[in-house]
Amino acid sequence: MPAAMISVCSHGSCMSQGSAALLSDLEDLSEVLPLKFSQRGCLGLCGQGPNSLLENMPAKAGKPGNQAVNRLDSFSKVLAMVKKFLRAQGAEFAVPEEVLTRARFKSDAMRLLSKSPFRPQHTLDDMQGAIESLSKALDMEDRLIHGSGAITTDRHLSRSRVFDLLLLRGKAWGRLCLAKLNSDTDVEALVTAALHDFGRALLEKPRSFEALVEAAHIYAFSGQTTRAVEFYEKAIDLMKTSGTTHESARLQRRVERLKAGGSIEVDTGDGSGLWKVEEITGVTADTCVYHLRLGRSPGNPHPYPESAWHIQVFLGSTVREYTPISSVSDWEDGSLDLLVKTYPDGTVSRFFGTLRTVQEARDLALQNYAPLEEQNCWVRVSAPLLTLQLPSFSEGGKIVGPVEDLGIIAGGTGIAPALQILSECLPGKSLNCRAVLLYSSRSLQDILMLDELRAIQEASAGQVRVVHTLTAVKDVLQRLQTRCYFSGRHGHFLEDHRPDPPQELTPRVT
Ligand SMILES: Cc1cc2nc3c(=O)[nH]c(=O)nc-3n(C[C@H](O)[C@H](O)[C@H](O)COP(=O)(O)OP(=O)(O)OC[C@H]3O[C@@H](n4cnc5c(N)ncnc54)[C@H](O)[C@@H]3O)c2cc1C
Repeated sequence: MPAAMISVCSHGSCMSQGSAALLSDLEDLSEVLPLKFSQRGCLGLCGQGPNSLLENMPAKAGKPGNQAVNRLDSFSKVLAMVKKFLRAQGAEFAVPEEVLTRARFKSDAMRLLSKSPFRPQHTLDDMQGAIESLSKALDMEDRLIHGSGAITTDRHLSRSRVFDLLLLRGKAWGRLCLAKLNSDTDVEALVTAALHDFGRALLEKPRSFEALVEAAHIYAFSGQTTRAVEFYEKAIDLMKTSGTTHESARLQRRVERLKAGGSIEVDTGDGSGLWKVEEITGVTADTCVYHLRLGRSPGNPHPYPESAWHIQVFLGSTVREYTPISSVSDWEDGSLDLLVKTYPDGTVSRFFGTLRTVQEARDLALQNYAPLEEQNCWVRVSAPLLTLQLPSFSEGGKIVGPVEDLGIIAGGTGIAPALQILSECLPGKSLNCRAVLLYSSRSLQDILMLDELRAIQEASAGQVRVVHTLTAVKDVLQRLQTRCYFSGRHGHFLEDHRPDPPQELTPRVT
């Protein structure tokens, strides 16, 4: 029969909720108790973590079974779980008080350090609590190393614990100085304290790239670029020899940026480069407007002020086109709004779904030390590109306009180019013509940019008409009630809503 044991979820969500502290408790308790534990993958209870599974627990009748235990977010809950585990096996929970205190000092601090999300005042309190706990833990370890404690520990193990505790306390000092970065407080003393702990940790383990990287973060945040680069480069060398290539490539990019002077906001003049996500507005379940901003206006004027235009978005070597729903003058002011539908299996649109606003990213930067430049709040776009020449259409290189009547058929996010063109149909704008838009959506909830369409209609003095169809609304009465008379049969639209034919030209439907 397989032995009973405690397996701890070490997956992303549980890790961020404190499963490292839970593992630390089990490790400390297993020194004096008959505990078997291991790490495991996701238990499917994300959001209720840290989670663990008591595996092969003896049952009074029947087969041994597994029992999930969740929300193990405090030392006392871990003790309760351990007692339950031991009781089921007829074992006794007998732990010297000093072992409990030693375990608690460390894991309490780890729990405070893993708390998210970052909020300055909470962080100040949490980090002060963590530093207090870790200082007591370090004093205790010192006593144990010098043989004046009740616990007899392996001297080597205790030195390794000193390293862990110093690393944790250095991180807590670091967090504290990040939390105070925007206040008037002098952070210099906090920077010194953090660097002192990382320095001591490196004396314990000179080849620890984790300690080197943590120290480098603090140097970088406190503006000591040369020292930061030196520490990052040492860490990168050590990572390369240990095969941690992914992380070393990320740090290498950071080093290059530090050497280049910092910011990644590039104004190439034509608006191509990285734009930051200022805001994200949800429109439907799978579609959002991403409000992008450039630090300042692009140097050049917009190349296609009177035409339909789009930009390309680059994700690695993948390129996709998007039509801004914001105007040419917005672009010239350094502002670009993209309406993007996320396909769960789409390459670029799924990347949009993972974006953060710059404010969220700033909070994250304070929480995870990675500077804003490395947060997921940037979109690399091209300069504007021509989609369609306005105000006249050309055929075989010959201009066949001006346009008098325009029919547009759009579905889903295809409303983006339709909006651009319709806004040019308004009196006084470049097209200034009659226009009818057939806009096909699945259901009422899926109609995008309804307010904007209504605003255009209102401003057009009858020149622009918008007709909606709902393809997933089957019930005729409901369709009538919602004033949608077509069910995806666009032929009807062409018959009933064909724009009035111009005097001399063949009507053109795009
Ligand atoms: C001029 C222009 C303007 C545009 N404007 C917008 C806009 O404003 N807003 C907007 O949301 N989109 C717009 N698009 C569409 C946009 O460029 C992308 O095509 C869209 O976001 C999907 O890209 P993706 O990388 O997420 O998906 P992709 O990875 O390209 O996949 C899209 C879908 O196709 C499927 N697929 C991919 N490859 C295959 C294959 N080999 N066989 C079968 N199925 C496959 C995927 O599973 C997925 O469902 C525009 C396109 C153009 C050309």
